[in-house]
Amino acid sequence: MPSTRFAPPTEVPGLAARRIAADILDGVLHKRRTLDEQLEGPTAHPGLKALADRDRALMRRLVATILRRLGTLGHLLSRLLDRGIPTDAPRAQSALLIGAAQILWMDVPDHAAVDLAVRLVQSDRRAAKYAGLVNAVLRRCAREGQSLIDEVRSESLDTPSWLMARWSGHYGESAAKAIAAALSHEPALDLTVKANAAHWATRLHGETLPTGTVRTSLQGSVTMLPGFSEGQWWVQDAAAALPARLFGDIKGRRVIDLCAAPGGKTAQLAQAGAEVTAIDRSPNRVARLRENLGRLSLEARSLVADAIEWQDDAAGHGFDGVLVDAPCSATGTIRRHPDVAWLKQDSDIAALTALQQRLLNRAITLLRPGGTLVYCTCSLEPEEGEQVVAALLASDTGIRRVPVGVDEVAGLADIVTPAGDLRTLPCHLAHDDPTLGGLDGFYAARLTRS
Ligand SMILES: C[S@@+](CC[C@H](N)C(=O)[O-])C[C@H]1O[C@@H](n2cnc3c(N)ncnc32)[C@H](O)[C@@H]1O
Repeated sequence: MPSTRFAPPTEVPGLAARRIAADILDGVLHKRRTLDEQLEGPTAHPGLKALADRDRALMRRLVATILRRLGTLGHLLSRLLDRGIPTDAPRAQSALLIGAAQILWMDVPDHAAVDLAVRLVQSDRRAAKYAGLVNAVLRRCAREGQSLIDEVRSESLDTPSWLMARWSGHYGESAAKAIAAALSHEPALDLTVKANAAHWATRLHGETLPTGTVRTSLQGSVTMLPGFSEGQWWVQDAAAALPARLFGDIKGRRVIDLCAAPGGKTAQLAQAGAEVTAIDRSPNRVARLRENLGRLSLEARSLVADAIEWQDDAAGHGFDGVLVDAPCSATGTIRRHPDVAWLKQDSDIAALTALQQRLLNRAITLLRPGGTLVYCTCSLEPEEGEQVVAALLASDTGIRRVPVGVDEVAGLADIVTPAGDLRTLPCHLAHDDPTLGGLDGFYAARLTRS
């Protein structure tokens, strides 16, 4: 009989979620892998399948909280560790971050947060020697952590300085601080509903925003929420829902969505009754678009293609509407994707601008005279938005801006620029409860061709 002494111990509840959180955190911080690629699709962490929905939601929240408060956590740990964070054992670093984030901001008892962090380092060959240190530092964090972080200005610590400098330059110092403050909260869940927003707001314990989006603070897996499997709504930030509305009444019109996947805006166009062609160059993402449209019982012709090179008979006559939701630095989505703040760098922006210009130039060639073109990005950087459109308007006299009226965006005057473009900031749509306020940062311009 084998000795039971050598049987693997049953894992302590909650440890798997912390271990996966540590792996994913290491993926972002040391391997430059995005949260999305580690959480979804074929490259997702293999351990996720075995996690219960509740543990998966906790793990996702834990990683997001750490990335949101990374600067503050770094400052705090440097105050609590005489010799700094151990550099020879990445798992010791992630265990400290995971323990401290739970103690400070999550609904986890301090003793459980400390115990699980200690177990995390004990199970790693290189980090095991730091078990005593992790235990002592986290116990001290439970006693003194809050007062140590009260001494610092968290929002500037938690936003990389190159982004703070950009936002101060573009929007002014106080707006930059308000943006950074808005990024420190887990945002609410925003849904675009096919119909009957008031009904879904009630069923999902949320509210209907002036723009029609249903906003709820319900947490956990969206697939379990009422209306998901019936295809009555899709997840879409309230700001992301605005650009497709700028086409106005498009029932029966031919519209092409050039950067379509995973299909949030394609779904809006199809739901509005347009005859939609949806193109994206990523096969995996087009597969998701098809899955999403299928669940929603909406129809669009979808294609995997590079929009710049795509040729088709349908293109010859020109489309009534062209949407370019261009790939971008995504700095407007840091509320929902806090890894973006640490993965992107200043030099990425210039590289993306060239692609955005090419996509916009291509889009113009697909537009029939008098048709409507909407160009948008989820970036806060004017180089990817206002400046791309300004360059086009300066170089092509046949293109004209059709200014967005405040009445088209539910009277939200703050989000329309003097030139008549849409510009949302994470600090817009403020709410008494900060977790129910805010918008992703989006830019959109509406153009036409004579
Ligand atoms: C911001 S995302 C689009 C989000 C989408 N419109 C939605 O609302 O769900 C940008 C998309 O552009 C795609 N893309 C990038 N370059 C492209 C190109 N040259 N042709 C077609 N698609 C492209 C990417 O694969 C990515 O899916």
